[in-house]
Amino acid sequence: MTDVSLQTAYQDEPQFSDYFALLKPRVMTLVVFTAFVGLLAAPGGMHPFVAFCAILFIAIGGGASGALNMWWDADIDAVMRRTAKRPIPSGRVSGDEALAIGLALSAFSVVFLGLATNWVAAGLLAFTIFFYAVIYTMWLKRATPQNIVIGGAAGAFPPMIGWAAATGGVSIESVLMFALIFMWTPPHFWALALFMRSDYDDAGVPMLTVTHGRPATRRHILIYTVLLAALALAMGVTAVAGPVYLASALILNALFLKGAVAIWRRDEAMAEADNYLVERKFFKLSLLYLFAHFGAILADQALARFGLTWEVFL
Ligand code: HEM
Ligand SMILES: CC(C)=CCC/C(C)=C/CC/C(C)=C/COP(=O)(O)OP(=O)(O)O
Repeated sequence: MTDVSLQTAYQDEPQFSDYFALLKPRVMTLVVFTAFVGLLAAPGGMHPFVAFCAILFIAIGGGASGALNMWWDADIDAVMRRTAKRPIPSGRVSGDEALAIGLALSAFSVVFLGLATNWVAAGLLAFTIFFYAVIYTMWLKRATPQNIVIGGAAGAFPPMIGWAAATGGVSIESVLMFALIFMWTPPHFWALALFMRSDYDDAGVPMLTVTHGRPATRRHILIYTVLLAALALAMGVTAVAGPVYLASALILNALFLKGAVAIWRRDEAMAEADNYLVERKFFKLSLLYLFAHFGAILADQALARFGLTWEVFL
């Protein structure tokens, strides 16, 4: 064996980090955080250890759904620049291994969440995994440009799972948190689809940029951002929110709307001239946007424990 082939053989050996990457850990940070907020915002106390276990099992379930997504999507991941180095297309982990890991962790996370908390939460987790892996990944993603609008529901369930883990049920507050993520997902993703340029064309995935073109995608980002801002601000006067939420929502939605208008006003020539700077910034802002809205809900819950609800300030 030459030095080069030795090096290649070494590089092809799967590392722990390859198996970890199957769980889409970076995306799951926000999923886990929103589940955590759902759990903490729910009424009634929960033993901190049980709460910790619930979040851990939700994180494992989310990761499992990521592994199932990577197993099914290995063919298109291999074609797209952004995803070509993932563990399966790069040959470091086999599809069969990813499938086995995804199925085993799915079953483990659902059963243990049920045992640690209740079966409503476990049922919601199972449904979310099913929705992401089967409804979104296996069906919608390759079938319709509405893939992420409908499929976005999968990513919106985690706060409802957290809430159900704490209460055993569903409520208007947890449905509002679901709605916030649901409306946020299209602008979050379409901004990325704009600056990923030809990736989805190459892979033949019917994203809005491919089927309806970039100007239509820019318009859609603006429309969804307006709807999202209306919802986010309306939530400011409900039981889930308080003064911190209201103040942050005003600032964040103004910034997000400004970004969406800027995207809508641009054409491809302008975007290419600055390498999609505005679209990239908007995508980054989308992550801060969701993180900060849920962080604000958490802050208001903490204040409410001291009797400081937003009515006190009026
Ligand atoms: C169908 C719905 C969604 C689609 C199609 C989508 C798509 C994407 C894509 C393609 C990326 C780039 C990821 C990468 O290359 O690793 C990304 C990044 C990200 N997404 Fe989403 N997303 C969706 C929903 C969500 C949801 C619901 C959350 C969390 C609540 C989320 C959180 C994130 C985060 C935190 C990142 C940044 C990861 C990093 O730092 O690299 N996404 N999203
Ligand atoms: C608790 C639980 C089960 C949570 C699941 C959360 C969930 C559905 C998150 C979706 C986030 C996501 C990365 C979508 C990516 O779309 P894609 O898969 O098309 O992106 P890709 O091109 O990067 O693979």
